[in-house]
Amino acid sequence: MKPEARASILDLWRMFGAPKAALILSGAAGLLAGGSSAGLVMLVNRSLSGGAEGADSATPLVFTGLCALALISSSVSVALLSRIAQENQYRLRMRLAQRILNTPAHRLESCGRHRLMAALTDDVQSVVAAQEVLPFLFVEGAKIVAAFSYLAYLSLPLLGFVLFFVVFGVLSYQFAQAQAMRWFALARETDDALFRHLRALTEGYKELMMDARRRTAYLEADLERTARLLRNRLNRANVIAVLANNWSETLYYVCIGAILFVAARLVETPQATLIGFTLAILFIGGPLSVIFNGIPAIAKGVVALRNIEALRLESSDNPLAPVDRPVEGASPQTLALAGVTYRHQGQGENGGYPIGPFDFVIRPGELIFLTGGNGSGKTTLALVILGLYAPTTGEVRIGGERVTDGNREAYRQNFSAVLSDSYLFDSLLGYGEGAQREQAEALLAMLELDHKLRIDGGRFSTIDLSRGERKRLALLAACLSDSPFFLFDEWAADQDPKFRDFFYRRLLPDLKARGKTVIVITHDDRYFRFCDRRLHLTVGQLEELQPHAPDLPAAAVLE
Ligand SMILES: Nc1ncnc2c1ncn2[C@@H]1O[C@H](COP(=O)(O)OP(=O)(O)OP(=O)(O)O)[C@@H](O)[C@H]1O
Repeated sequence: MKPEARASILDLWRMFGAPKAALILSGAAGLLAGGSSAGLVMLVNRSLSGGAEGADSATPLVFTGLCALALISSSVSVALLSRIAQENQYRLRMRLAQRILNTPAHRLESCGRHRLMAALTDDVQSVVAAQEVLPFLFVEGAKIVAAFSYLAYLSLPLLGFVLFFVVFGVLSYQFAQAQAMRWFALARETDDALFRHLRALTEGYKELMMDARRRTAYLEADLERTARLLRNRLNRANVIAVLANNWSETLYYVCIGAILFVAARLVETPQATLIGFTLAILFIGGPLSVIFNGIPAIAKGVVALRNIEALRLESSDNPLAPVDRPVEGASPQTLALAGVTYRHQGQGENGGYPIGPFDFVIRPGELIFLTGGNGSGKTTLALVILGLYAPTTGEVRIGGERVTDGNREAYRQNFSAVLSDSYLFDSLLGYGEGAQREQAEALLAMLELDHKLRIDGGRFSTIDLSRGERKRLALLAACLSDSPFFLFDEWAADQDPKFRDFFYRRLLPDLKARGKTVIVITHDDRYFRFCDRRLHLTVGQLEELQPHAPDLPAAAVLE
């Protein structure tokens, strides 16, 4: 995946999310600051080389004016830039979030959560840090151009001498910087692995606390090894970058020495010109070090941008046409799968099997139970039905209309689902007002959660609940959207007998009575008889069984 990533410094500029006008204003203020500092140098040079006569009565006034101008314009430039940086970070993060939500679920799964988190945190920061440096490159570059023009005005032969050092310096610096960039890229790869281990730490701390042997192995073999590798790679990258900077700084002083002690002897040069040259070159030192210090940040930014590219996220500029959920209470339509198969990435090569082909029709208002052993493909089929996975072959049709990449987002809005690994938000997110708020209160009581939490301003007062209670809260959130289709993936697995009974005997019949189509993934064979139809999966192949039929003969289970 990585070789496709080809982002460059130009992309850093293009990706600037903040208004370009503010950036240009900041650049202009920076140029004014640079111009005033260059003016100050010229004034100092004129005063030094002309003695007392070099300065007329207006000179102190002009000097003070230039000082004030330099102070004000550089302050304006920096203040604007810091605002722009914050705005940029905010916009980049929002755009990245939009891109993630526009990207098909299977592609996000293959990226891994740790890489997405690293992109949203580290990479965004690196990109913004690099973008902050960009305007300085122009401003400081302009100062250098102004100083070189001044040098050309003072002496062309000496300028040739300086240019030789500049070309040599830039080439050697470029070489060292390329090495540093290589190590920054390797360090960034290790960063992804570190995020994965840190996730294991935050999510698996209980398992690690319970078993000292496992904990030691995790700390030593996983976390410490990766953290050490990251430290070493970053050290190497930083040392090379610093050496490159020091080298360029040394060359700079060598250049001044060469002019004073070599060139001045080879080329006849008046004292005033030599002073002017030295002052101008000393002046260039400031902008040069800003540029050289900024280059590692740009290198890191480009690496971060390449990382984001490597995730192959969809564009944020081209979100699928914004769609609303169907009108409240819309009735379900016929759902048909024809020749549908689904293959997970790497399936076949790494073992496992694609599921399907599936050919079946679900009629409006049916209560379907999807059953089958572990790993038989129930959740995968459910994700295809929900439109989160696009079929590898075959087609899904709703109300006779084919589901395509263009309308899949609209199709998904027909479903409310509680998945087995569903995420519980701490608020009702768009369902906390009016009738839905009242409905939420009623459901809270019905699910016997009202003594555990309240809903204030559309937000749950707590979600620190037991697993079964969290699932009940997820069910509440799903029921609020009043979609035509409902899908529950092993919802009752975490429930006590009372709520399991409530689910199969009350909630599902209620949804059916309201005309909803309901698909339930379940292992609860005691309740199989409550469905209209039972679709059973065995190793990715589907057959329709009688609701009452047992799964497998007991003897077969024992075998
Ligand atoms: N994200 C994934 N990437 C690659 N393969 C996967 C992925 N998710 C599932 N699989 C493969 O697909 C097979 C079917 O998985 P699925 O989750 O659909 O089974 P299931 O019937 O829902 O199982 P269970 O009853 O245990 O929940 C698994 O055995 C696994 O090999």
